[in-house]
Formats: sequence, structure tokens, C-alpha cells
Amino acid sequence: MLGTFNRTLRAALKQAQPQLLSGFRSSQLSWRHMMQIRACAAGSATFQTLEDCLVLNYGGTPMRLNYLWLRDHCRSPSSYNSGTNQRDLDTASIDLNIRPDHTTVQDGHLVLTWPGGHVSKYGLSWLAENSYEAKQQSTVQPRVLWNSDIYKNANAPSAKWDTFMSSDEEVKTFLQNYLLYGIAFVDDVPATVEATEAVTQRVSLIRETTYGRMWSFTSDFSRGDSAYSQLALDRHTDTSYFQEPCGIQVFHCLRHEGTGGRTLLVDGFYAAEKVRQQSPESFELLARVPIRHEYIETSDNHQNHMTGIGPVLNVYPWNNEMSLIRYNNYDRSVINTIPHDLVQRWYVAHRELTAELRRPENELWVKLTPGKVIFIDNWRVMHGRESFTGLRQLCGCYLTRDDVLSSARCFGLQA
Ligand SMILES: C[N+](C)(C)CCCC[C@H](N)C(=O)O
Ligand SMILES: O=C(O)CCC(=O)C(=O)O
Repeated sequence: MLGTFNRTLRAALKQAQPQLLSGFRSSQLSWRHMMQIRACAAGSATFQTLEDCLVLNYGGTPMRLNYLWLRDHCRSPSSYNSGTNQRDLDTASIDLNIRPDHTTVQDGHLVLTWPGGHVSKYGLSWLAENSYEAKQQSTVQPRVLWNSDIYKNANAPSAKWDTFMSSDEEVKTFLQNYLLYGIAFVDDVPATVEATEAVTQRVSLIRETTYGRMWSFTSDFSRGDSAYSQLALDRHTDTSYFQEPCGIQVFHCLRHEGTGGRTLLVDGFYAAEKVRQQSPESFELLARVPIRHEYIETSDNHQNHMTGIGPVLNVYPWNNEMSLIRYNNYDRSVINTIPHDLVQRWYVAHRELTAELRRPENELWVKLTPGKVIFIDNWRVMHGRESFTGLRQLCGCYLTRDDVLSSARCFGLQA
């Protein structure tokens, strides 16, 4: 009889809220809790208290809010220090089976009274912004994915040294472009290492690596890497052999007396999205299978052995948005992390991605000249270069990704 009741109630609820109970088995709803299912209307918000969560309907999307999560995210002064923006509650002290004694919606807030009397209030719009369902439907970082034509037609403006150094508005516009396209330029910068460093200090901290803090290099083979030659370099991301590859690459060509040496830029996310559309199983494989990259240098002056492990494509699991591409065929190490029955398919998937990355229409070629500083999102945009002759001096640095994104967020940009 109870089973019949559950089924009937479930059917009624399902009719009212088609998505609400999907994936929910009737056996999970006990008689006691079914009796507790209440729908309370308060303004535009309604809620139901189910056995394992509170379902809040507000702003069009039903949110399933776990009770433990709700207690953990209480913003009352005894649970959360709004001065330091830090939790003041020992999460481990919350009863894992906690349920509110009383639930209501009042003045734009969900109000819960917990056993023992503690009251938690959550702004409805705060919940709508911070729920899993909201994050699933939104992007972490809005981007314009590009091929050469798309980028050129966008006419993204370059910042100018003078204004960049004095105006925060100019830095904000610059960062907005950087976030959207994964590349951004500052022009008219004095052709010195010091001025290049000063430009980077407007947005971030420098990430010191084995190559130094600010580096300035020519084709003198001073390091055991093909970058220090006159050879062409195919598209790649740098420091793929770091467990966390450097977030941003900055280049400034201080002088070049010779031919060639243009810079190649390719939007890795644009290419990856093409693979996702055309060949979802290949995308999946590249996103799931970790491989290794390695940097081994054994000269008298420099001894290094770095290893970075991770998949070629990285996505945020809750919304499948691309977060990082790690692609460097020079520095890719021995493949021994892929089981026998997947190796062939992995190579096919890698070939599909490479074919997209190599489409001529996806290549943006720029000649870096003294004065023009480029910032490249090294988690997204690949760079390479044409072979060259003559003396060519390139300076630059890596920036810490966290600090660039922090600067952007402090300007109110979504990153
Ligand atoms: C940029 N700078 C010349 C300093 C370093 C070059 C590192 C090149 C290396 N193969 C990589 O892809 O990480
Ligand atoms: O020389 C260049 O233009 C680029 C060098 C490069 O690709 C690198 O340092 O990673």
C-alpha cells in the first residue's frame, strides 16, 4: 500500500516538476519523508524538503541543496567571518545526517532552523548564483574562440604603453581582451628588458623558472632546448613538463637584424572544440588519458629533470568547459601511461587534434617587432615561430596565472 502511495505522490510531483525527481528511485522516499514534502510558495520561490536535499525553485532552475552543504555554507557570524571572507565553522563537527527542524522563505531569504536552535539565512539570489545547477549552466570564463579570420575581424585593440602604465581603465580593457582571446598586446613599449618587466607588473607577478625571472635570449644554444636556435618551432604550449604549466607567456622582440622569425599563434581551444564536435570519443580520450612531458638538461651549467603528468585536454567536470591544453610534441615523453588497447586510438585522437591545430585558416602569424609586447595564455593559445636568420633577441617572462586572473576579478571581470 505504501508503495502505491509513493508511486502516486511521485507521479504527482513529477507532473508538477518534470526534472525534479528524475533519477530518483521511489524506494529512496520513505513514508515519513514523503509526508514531509511540502511546497511553500513565497514570492517567486517554492521549496520541497526531500529526504536527501531541499529542492528550491527560484529563478527558473530547480536547485537541489544538500542539508550538510547548507549547514556548511551558513553565513551567520558564528559560522562565517565576513570580515576575512573565511569559514569559522568546523565542518567536521556537523552531524552528517543533519536536517533542519524548520524551513521557510522570508524576505528573499531561505531560512532554516537547525536542531539545537541555530538559524541560517541564505539570500535566494546568493543560492541561485552559487548552486551546482547554476555553475553547470554557466561558463567559468567567457571566451571568443578564434581562427585567423575571426581574430582579425574582431579588431581587438592593443593597449599603448603610456596609457597602460598610468590608467587602470586601460589595464582593465587589456585584461578583458586577454580573457576573451587568450592573447593581448601592448604597443610602443621601450625595447628594454626593464620596460617589459614594468609592463608585466601592471597585471601580475612574474613566475621564476629555471630559465630565470625575466629572460632574454638569442640563438646561442646557451640552453639545451631548440628555442635557443634559429630553427622553426611548431605550435606548442610551454612548460608542458611542469605539473602546472606556466599560465602566461610574455614575449618582446628587442631586436632582429635578419629575415623570418615570425610568431605563429593558434587557439588550442578552438581546435579542441572542433574535435569535440566531430569526434566526441577522441575528445574524451584526450581529456581522460594522462601522458607525460619531460625536460632533461644535463649541461655543466644547468641540470634539470622535470616531469609533468596530465591529459592533453583538460575540462571542468561540472560543465565540460575547456580549462587547459597541454600540447608539445617536442617535450612529450615516453608514452607508457596508456593501456595497450587504447594506444592506437589515442594516436588517432592526437592526429585529429593536430590536423585541426595545423589548418592554415587557424594560424595567426604576427611579426613581433621592438615595442610590441604580447601576452599569451599558455593554457589555451599555442605559439611557434618561423626559422630566421641574423641576430634576434627575444625577452620575456612567465606570469603566475592566479595573479593575472585575480587582477581581472578585482576589476570586476569574469575569470
Ligand atoms: C621561453 N624560454 C626561451 C625561456 C624557454 C623556452 C622553453 C622551451 C621548452 N621547450 C618549452 O616548451 O617549455
Ligand atoms: O623564438 C620565438 O619566437 C619563440 C620561442 C618559443 O617558442 C619558446 O621559447 O617557447
